[in-house]
Amino acid sequence: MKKEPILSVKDLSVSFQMYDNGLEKYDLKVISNLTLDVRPGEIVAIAGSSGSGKSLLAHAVMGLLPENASISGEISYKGKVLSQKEKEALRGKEMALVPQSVSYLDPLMKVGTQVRGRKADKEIIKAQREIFRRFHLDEKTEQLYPFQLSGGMARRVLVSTAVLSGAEVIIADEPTPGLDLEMALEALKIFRELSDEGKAVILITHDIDLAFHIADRIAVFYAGTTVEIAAAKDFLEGVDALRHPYSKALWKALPQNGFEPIPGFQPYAKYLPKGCLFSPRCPHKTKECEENIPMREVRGGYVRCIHAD
Ligand SMILES: Nc1ncnc2c1ncn2[C@@H]1O[C@H](COP(=O)(O)OP(=O)(O)OP(=O)(O)O)[C@@H](O)[C@H]1O
Ligand code: NI
Repeated sequence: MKKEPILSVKDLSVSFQMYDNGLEKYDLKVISNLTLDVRPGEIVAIAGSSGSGKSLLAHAVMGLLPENASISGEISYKGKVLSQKEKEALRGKEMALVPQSVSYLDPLMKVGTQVRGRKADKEIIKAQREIFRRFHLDEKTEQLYPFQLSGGMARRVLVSTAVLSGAEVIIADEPTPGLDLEMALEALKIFRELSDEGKAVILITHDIDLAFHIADRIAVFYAGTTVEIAAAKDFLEGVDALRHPYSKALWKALPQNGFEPIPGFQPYAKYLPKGCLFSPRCPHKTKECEENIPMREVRGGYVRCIHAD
């Protein structure tokens, strides 16, 4: 039997209040109608180009959006819709983030204290040393301050922190850049072990090839929304198993699949097209694509395209 989602995002939209040159206020909608969930025991990878809203989704879930952001839709944890206060209360405890930027480390706190938390008992210290060992960080690392770490070390420290938090849901926002292949694979192996223990992992990555091999499901983001959510095996199988023209194009753009570039650009949030956000680049575009396009089920996956079959 399929488990219920532990985290579920429904119809999420995020806008920023911005000011034009003339100091005129306007709303910049950067995420629209985004829907996604993750179940215990599962890794869901989020793939999508730069600016497609991956980090903002992570920040919305963790209650980390800046002051000028407004948010609509629902983010639920264990079936309960979360308020901002509840997100803050769960953050770092039930839900942990591996942030995209290493600047999230506290510059004034030694690495060891930071990773273990202030009230570390013997168990936690043991677990921390074990994960440091796996990440080739020697014991001296505990005594260092963040500025004394290399980029790759800082990244491994951030992953260790999230893992040691014991959180039920981990969102890892690009956890592998700066890591050599061995360490990147170790990080992914650790995420797989966590999910096998029953935790839920959302893995945000540019490296879709990597995502295909480690994740159970893949969500493809485009211009601030989900265009396809499907089993990772469909992405391994190739274009015919996929549903959305953008997912198919991403697949064909991989080096091993011909390196075929996708013509055109992802639209900027201020100038989104009407209806299907991919339509200006889509070879199958028809008049109907200018309507609002909901996600729908096709061949066991979900797609936001009226032409998919
Ligand atoms: N504080 C902000 N104010 C205004 N716009 C913002 C703000 N933060 C992010 N954006 C915009 O929201 C969009 C999505 O940003 P986000 O950081 O989620 O992208 P991403 O998919 O994580 O990209 P990358 O792969 O480069 O990390 C971008 O167009 C970005 O410019
Ligand atoms: Ni990002």
